[in-house]
Amino acid sequence: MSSFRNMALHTDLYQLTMMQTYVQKGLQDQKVVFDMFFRSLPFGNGYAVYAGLEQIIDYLTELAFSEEDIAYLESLGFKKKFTELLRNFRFTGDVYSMREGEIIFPNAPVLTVEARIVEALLIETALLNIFNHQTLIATKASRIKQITGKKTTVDFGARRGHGPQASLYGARAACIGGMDGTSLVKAGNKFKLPVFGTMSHAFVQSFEKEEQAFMAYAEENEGNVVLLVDTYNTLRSGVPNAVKTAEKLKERGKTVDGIRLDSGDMAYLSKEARKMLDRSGFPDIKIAASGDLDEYIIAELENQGAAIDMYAVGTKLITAFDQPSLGGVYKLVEVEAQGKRNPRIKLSDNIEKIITPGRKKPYRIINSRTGRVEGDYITLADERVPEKGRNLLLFDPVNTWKQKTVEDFEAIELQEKVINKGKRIISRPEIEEIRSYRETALSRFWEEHKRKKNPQVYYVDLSADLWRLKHKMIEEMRSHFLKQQS
Ligand SMILES: Nc1ncnc2c1ncn2[C@@H]1O[C@H](COP(=O)(O)OP(=O)(O)OP(=O)(O)O)[C@@H](O)[C@H]1O
Ligand SMILES: O=P(O)(O)OC[C@H]1O[C@H](OP(=O)(O)OP(=O)(O)O)[C@H](O)[C@@H]1O
Ligand SMILES: O=C(O)c1cccnc1
Repeated sequence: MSSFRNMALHTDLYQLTMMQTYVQKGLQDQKVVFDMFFRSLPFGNGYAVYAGLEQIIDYLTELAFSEEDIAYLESLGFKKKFTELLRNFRFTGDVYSMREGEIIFPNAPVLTVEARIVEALLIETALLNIFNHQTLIATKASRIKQITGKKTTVDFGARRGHGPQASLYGARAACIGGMDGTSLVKAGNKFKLPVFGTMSHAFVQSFEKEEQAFMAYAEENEGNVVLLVDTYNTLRSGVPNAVKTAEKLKERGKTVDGIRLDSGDMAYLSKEARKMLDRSGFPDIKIAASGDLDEYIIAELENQGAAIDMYAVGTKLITAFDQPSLGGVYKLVEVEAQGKRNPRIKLSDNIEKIITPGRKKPYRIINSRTGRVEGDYITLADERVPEKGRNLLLFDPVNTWKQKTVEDFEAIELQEKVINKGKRIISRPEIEEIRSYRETALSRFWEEHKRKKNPQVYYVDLSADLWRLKHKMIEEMRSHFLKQQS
C-alpha cells in the first residue's frame, strides 16, 4: 500500500470550487483531455529525466475521499449535492504516459489524461507536485552522474531535503536519474535501493582518540568500514590513523574499505592520501569525498586529477540547489461536446506559451543510419504514424525557418496507456529497470545535447497538420476578438 492513499485533499481549493460548479450545473460528466508537460529545461541542461510516474499511478488508482475529508469540506461550506458525489468519487479515466526514466523535452506531452472534467481537474495539483519534484531531482542526479561516470555516486541528502517526503521520494528520483544508492535507509527499504554509509564527526569526537574510534567501528562493521579522516587533521592524523587501523585489521585477516574526505582541498588531500595509502601497502582502500559537492565542483576535482573513487552529494542534489522548481504544467487541450471532440487553445502574448491544442501523440524520431535521436515529433492522435522510408520534415514550431529533413528514420511512440478506466494496466517496474531504461534512452542522444554548458537545442516539432490546426485556431481567436472590438 502506498502513502499516496490519503491524498484526496492534496489539491488546491479552486479545483473543488470549480468541481462544485460543474456538479451544480450538471456538467460534471463532460469528457476532457489534459496534457502534462514542462516549458523549459532546468539547470541549463540539454534534457530532463522523467520521474514520479509510479507515484502518480498510485495516487490516481487509490484516490478516495474519507468521511473526515467530506466533513471538513462541508465545514468549508461545500454543498451536500457536491459532497455526495465525493463520497463515491474514484478516478475512472484513462491515462497515457511516457515511460518513467524517459528523456523528456519542453512542450512534448509527457502524460495525457482523458477523463470526466471533475476528475481531471481535481488531480492537477498532485500530478504536478509529484512530477515537478521527482523530475527535477532525477535531472540533477543525471547531470552529476554524467560527470562521475563509472565512479560510485550516492545521495547523502536526507537531512537537507525539504521535509521527509522530499528526501524519501528525492532519493528514489536521484537513483532513477543516475545515483548508485542513498544513505536514507527508508528509501533503501521502500524502493529496494542500495544503501551506503560511513561514520560521522560526532562518532570520532566521542572517543578519546581518533584511532580508538576507527578501531571500534572497524571491529563492529566488517565489510563496510569507511573511516572519516578530517575531524582533526586529514593528512597528519586521519589518514595515518586509518593506515594504523588497516594494519591492525590486516593481522586479523580483515580490511578497511575506504576513507572519507569531507573538507579542505579535496584534490590535494585525495592525491596525498592516495600516496600514503599506497605506500603503506593499501592500494585497495578507496577514497570517498563529500561536503558541498555538485556537478560543477566534481568536474573541477576530476579536472585537477583528484584521486577520488566515490562521491557523495547531499544538499545540492536533494534540494536541486540551483533551480527550485521544474515549472511543469497541466493544460486543457480538448473538450468533448455532443459526441464531438473539440480542440481547445489558450492564447498568450508569449508565443511559446500558447498551448498546442488537441489530443496528440508524441514520437521520438531515430535516425536509422546512426541510431541516434533526431528530435521529437508531435502529431494529432488520429494522424497516421510517421512512415519509415519516407522523408520527414522537422521544423521548429516557433522559428519555422529552422528545418531539417530526416530521410531514413524510425518513429517511436513515446506514450503508452498506463491507466484504463481507473485501473493500472502496466506492471510495477523495479527502480533498477527504470534506471537502465534511462541509461539506454540517454545513450541514443548526441553528445551535443548532453553537455553541461550551452547544450544544442533539441527539436520538439509539430506535424504539419497539428501546426496548421494550432495556427488556424490562433487566427480564429484573434479575428473573433478584433471583430468584437470594432
Ligand atoms: N580542489 C577543489 N577544487 C574546487 N573545489 C573544491 C576543492 N576542494 C574542495 N572544494 C570545495 O570547496 C568548498 C570548500 O568549502 P569551505 O572552505 O567552506 O569548507 P570546507 O573545506 O569543506 O571546510 P569545513 O567543512 O570545515 O567548513 C566546498 O564546496 C568543497 O566541495
Ligand atoms: O554537504 P552535503 O553535500 O550536503 O553532504 C552531506 C553532508 O552531511 C554531513 O555533514 P554534517 O555536518 O551534517 O554531519 P557530519 O558531522 O556527520 O559530517 C556529511 O559529512 C556531508 O558533509
Ligand atoms: O554515511 C555518511 O557518511 C553520511 C550520510 C549522510 C550524510 N552525511 C554523511
